[in-house]
Amino acid sequence: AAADAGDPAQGPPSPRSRRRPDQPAPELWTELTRLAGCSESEDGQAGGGLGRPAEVSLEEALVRLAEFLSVQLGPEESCGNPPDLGQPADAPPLLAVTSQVLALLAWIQSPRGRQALLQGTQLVQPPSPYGCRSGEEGPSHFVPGLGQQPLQPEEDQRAWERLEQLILGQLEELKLQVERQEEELSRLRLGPGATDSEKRVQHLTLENEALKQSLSLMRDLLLHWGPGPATRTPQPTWLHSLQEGAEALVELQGRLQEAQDTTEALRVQLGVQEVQLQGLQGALQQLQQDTEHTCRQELQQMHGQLAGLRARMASLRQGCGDLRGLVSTFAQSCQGSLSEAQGQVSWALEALSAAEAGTQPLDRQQGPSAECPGRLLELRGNIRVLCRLRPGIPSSLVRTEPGPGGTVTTCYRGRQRRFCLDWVFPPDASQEEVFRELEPAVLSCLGGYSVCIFTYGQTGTGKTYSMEGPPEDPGIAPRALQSLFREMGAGRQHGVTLSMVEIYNEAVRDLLAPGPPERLAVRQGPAGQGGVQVSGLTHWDVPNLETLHQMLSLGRRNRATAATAMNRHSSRSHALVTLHVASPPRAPGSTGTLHLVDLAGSERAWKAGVAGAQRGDPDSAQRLREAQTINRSLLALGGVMAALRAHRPHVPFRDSQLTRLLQPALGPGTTAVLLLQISTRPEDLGETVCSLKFAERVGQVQLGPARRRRAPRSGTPSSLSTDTPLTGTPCTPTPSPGSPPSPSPDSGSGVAFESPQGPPL
Ligand SMILES: Nc1ncnc2c1ncn2[C@@H]1O[C@H](COP(=O)(O)OP(=O)(O)OP(=O)(O)O)[C@@H](O)[C@H]1O
Repeated sequence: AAADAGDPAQGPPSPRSRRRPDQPAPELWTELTRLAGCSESEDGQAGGGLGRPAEVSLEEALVRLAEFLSVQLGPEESCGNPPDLGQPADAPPLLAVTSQVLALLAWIQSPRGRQALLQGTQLVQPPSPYGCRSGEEGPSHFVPGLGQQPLQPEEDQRAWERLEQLILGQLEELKLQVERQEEELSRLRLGPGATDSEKRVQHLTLENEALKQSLSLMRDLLLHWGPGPATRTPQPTWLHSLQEGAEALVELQGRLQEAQDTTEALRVQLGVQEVQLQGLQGALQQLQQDTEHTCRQELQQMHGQLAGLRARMASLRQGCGDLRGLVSTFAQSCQGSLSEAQGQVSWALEALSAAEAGTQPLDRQQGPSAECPGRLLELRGNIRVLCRLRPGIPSSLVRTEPGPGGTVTTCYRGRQRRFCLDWVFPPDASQEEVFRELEPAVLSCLGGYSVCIFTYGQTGTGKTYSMEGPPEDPGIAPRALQSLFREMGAGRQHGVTLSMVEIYNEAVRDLLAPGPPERLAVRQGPAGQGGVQVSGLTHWDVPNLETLHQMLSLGRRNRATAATAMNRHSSRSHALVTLHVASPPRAPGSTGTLHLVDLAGSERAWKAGVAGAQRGDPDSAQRLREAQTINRSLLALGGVMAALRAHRPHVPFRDSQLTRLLQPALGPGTTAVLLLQISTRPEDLGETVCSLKFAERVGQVQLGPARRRRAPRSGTPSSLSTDTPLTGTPCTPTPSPGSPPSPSPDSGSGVAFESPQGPPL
């Protein structure tokens, strides 16, 4: 304002030099103060304390004030409604000042006003700036001569003074009001949160200025380009609408913010729920996998149980069939026994009557037959397991309950195991006691049964001792032959044939062959006939017991033995003695078979001298090879027993020469007795347990009901089979006592005999 005022030639300020709406209020107040100072210093003193002379004329000052007020109040307030100067207390001071200044400005700018100013004291009534104020409505004190007669100079002078005082008072009041506002603003600035409040005030001020500028611009545009004053929207309505719009915008922004906050919160919640969902899905998958695994395992277990039940059912069916057969056999036996008893009674009556009549008694062979042991065997079961303990130092690791149905309890590796057997012989049991239990089975061959007695056990446990025994205390074989011959009687008419082989290193050798033992070929018998054929095997007719003993001694001498670490006279081979007993021609034709098998002992390789074999000792290497072969054949025997026990359709008899030759002795309808020899020595405990396990498995084998072997009606003396035709040529050599048996003429031409289930060894 000072710069503008310093250039008197400049005239009224152009719109370009106007103050900007965003000019700070303190500067405006400075200008206003300066103007007020100009008005007060009519005597030409400097205003506003700046020390400069007031060079601004009253007209210029009023114009600037009008501009200032126009900016501060807006056009509508400055010129829309002229203030009522008659009620200055009710109207805002700024408006009152504005109204009067504008009216004065309009009068001054008019030609009459200029003329009056030039004349100094001549006052002309100024026109109403709005042209609507009548003389009655207008303030009489402001323009005294308006619409009336010209006023007197004194009156004009008073009116001017009054007007001047009024304007100055109102300016003073305005100044005070602005000062109060400044104080309030300062207070706000110094108060708590002043910074925020100041920022807020500045922000609001700027906003207000911007809004006013926008409003002014809009108004100008409407004035220039709008339809005209008649259609112009009143500015307060614009401002009001703008404020409403701003409020609505703020409200909408608030809602938008709330919605965004809510969306963010929901997004966070969604993230948490997604994490929880993933965890639950993982747990669900784990649960599904566990359940599936468990179900699969249970299904497998159930499949296993089902298979076990099926096998058990098949076994029960088989057992049921066997039982039916047994019952049927028992009924037949009872019937046979009854008829036999009837025959015996009638024979006894006949004999009695003949004795009374003085005639010769009947032949002994016509008397009661020795079939009772066979029937007893049928009732007992066709496979039995007996156990005999070798004498030695008693051990707490092997405890026994001897006698029928006895048990052996072992304590091996901290585990106790109890084995149930048909009979347990204590270490001090005699040969006589052992044979007494076997005698019924031995004698049953006289009734046409096939009986097999074999000893099994670890090497050195007494198998050969039990089977053969020393001359002063004979074992099972000599006693069996003696018992048989005693049973047959002195005038026997049974045909007794003997053969004896050994299996040494899987080679079958004839122990009764006239020359050196040769390896014999073993072949499968003709299809449908079963059994095997042993080419070149000699069979010897045995006329009496003495010859039989000589032949047994001969065969025993021919058997391979050797001294081992475990046994000084260890049998290195399996020995099989086969006795065929054909019934006398006058009795019902039947042929019994007795197999006496002395198995080689199972042994651990290291005990048999494996260390020596490693050192290169040929004998030790031979013993090691023998031991390996023996163990392999015994293993094959275990496989055969397992297959028989499980009723498998295929029984691996061909796995070894031993099982091939034992096939007839272990076929259906045969009777078998296993004599298990065990040791009580602690160092033998492992093999003792193995032997007992094997015996336990054998005890579970079912060979079916024992059957008698009937000889064919048109059979020859050597037709030992009753079920299948024989092959080969019979031989009936009779070795002279004290001399080695001479081979039969046909023995070299592939003589082979075949029992109902295989070769009569
Ligand atoms: N009950 C017994 N009474 C007396 N001596 C016995 C008895 N059992 C075995 N012996 C003795 O034990 C030793 C070995 O016996 P034996 O030769 O019969 O054993 P093994 O089982 O046949 O051995 P391997 O399998 O090696 O032929 C022999 O000297 C034998 O006299």
